[in-house]
Amino acid sequence: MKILAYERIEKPVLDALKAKHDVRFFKNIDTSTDPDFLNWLSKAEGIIGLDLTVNSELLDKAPNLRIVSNVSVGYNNLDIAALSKRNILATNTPGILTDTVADMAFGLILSTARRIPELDHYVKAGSWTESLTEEYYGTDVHHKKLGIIGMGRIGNAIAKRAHHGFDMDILYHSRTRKTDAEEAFNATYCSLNELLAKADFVCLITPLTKETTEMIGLKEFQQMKKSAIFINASRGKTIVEKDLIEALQSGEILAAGLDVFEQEPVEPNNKLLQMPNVVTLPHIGSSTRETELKMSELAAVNLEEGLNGRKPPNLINSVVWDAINQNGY
Ligand SMILES: NC(=O)c1ccc[n+]([C@@H]2O[C@H](COP(=O)([O-])OP(=O)(O)OC[C@H]3O[C@@H](n4cnc5c(N)ncnc54)[C@H](O)[C@@H]3O)[C@@H](O)[C@H]2O)c1
Repeated sequence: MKILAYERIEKPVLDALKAKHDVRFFKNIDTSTDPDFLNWLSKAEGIIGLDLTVNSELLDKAPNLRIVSNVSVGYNNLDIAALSKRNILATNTPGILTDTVADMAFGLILSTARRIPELDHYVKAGSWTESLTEEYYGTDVHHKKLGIIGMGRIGNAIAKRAHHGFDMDILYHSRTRKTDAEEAFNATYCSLNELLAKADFVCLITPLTKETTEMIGLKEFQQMKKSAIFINASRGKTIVEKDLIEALQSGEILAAGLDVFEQEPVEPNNKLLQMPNVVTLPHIGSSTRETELKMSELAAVNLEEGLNGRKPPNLINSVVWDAINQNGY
């Protein structure tokens, strides 16, 4: 079968797919003009990859497509309505990256609060020549209030670390109440306004949807404590980035830890990159060697299952499955 593979997919998985199928791998190309890509797209039955924007325009050029297998849990790059309209299956890779992303989010909490990257530079620059004064002190993490916006799989894993490892009080805001998290981590459900006003750390880990786009802007930053540390591990567009810059510049909040940006890769002149109280990562939440491999493997299973007429384990648009089973491909 003809497969279009798009960055990012791990090499052993790509090689295994190539052994079974007719696969072309694309990276760093303009997907609206590259002739090889467009030619392959016109024949492909399956797409596997991470960063490809799949919308109606692209689907118009893919008449044979039956499945799009995303190598990530977030699928804001896929227009699910457009895929479903054409009876094309869409899959993602939930679960296997949960602990890895939660570790990273906690890394951002610790490194912003304890100013680890900033002080690392200080030591390596040879500036540590005398006993330190309070201008270099950090903020405690343990026994503080952690506010989690989006208490899903990753939100729960962050709460687990915070509750059991750091004796933190957990507040959360989510679309629905999560009584499991309340029982397991003594978490308290509250409105977004209450969470913003009370949390010492505000951690955003929702999917990017119409409802969550720009959900945190200047008004929300102004509601936070002046000592609050804001962590974004979700997607860059869940916040208004210029408002975050303003909030940090005017002292509305203390610091921020960011794995995601409005534009990725981040522009070198982005003001956030000049701020010592901002810890940045290159959208690397799930990117450990182990987890990236597992994600590619799971995405390949989803792809194979779909192409072979079996229900993929991580199907997003089950309406397509129902339609296929009623009418056939
Ligand atoms: N930084 C990274 O590298 C990285 C890696 C993996 C996932 N993510 C992001 O994390 C997201 C969450 O992943 P997950 O596996 O925990 O997903 P999940 O579906 O298990 O959890 C998402 C939670 O967000 C809540 N939510 C959705 N819309 C909301 C809203 N408007 N207001 C409040 N809460 C809302 C849902 O109720 C759910 O509890 C992904 O969609 C992705 O965007 C980032």
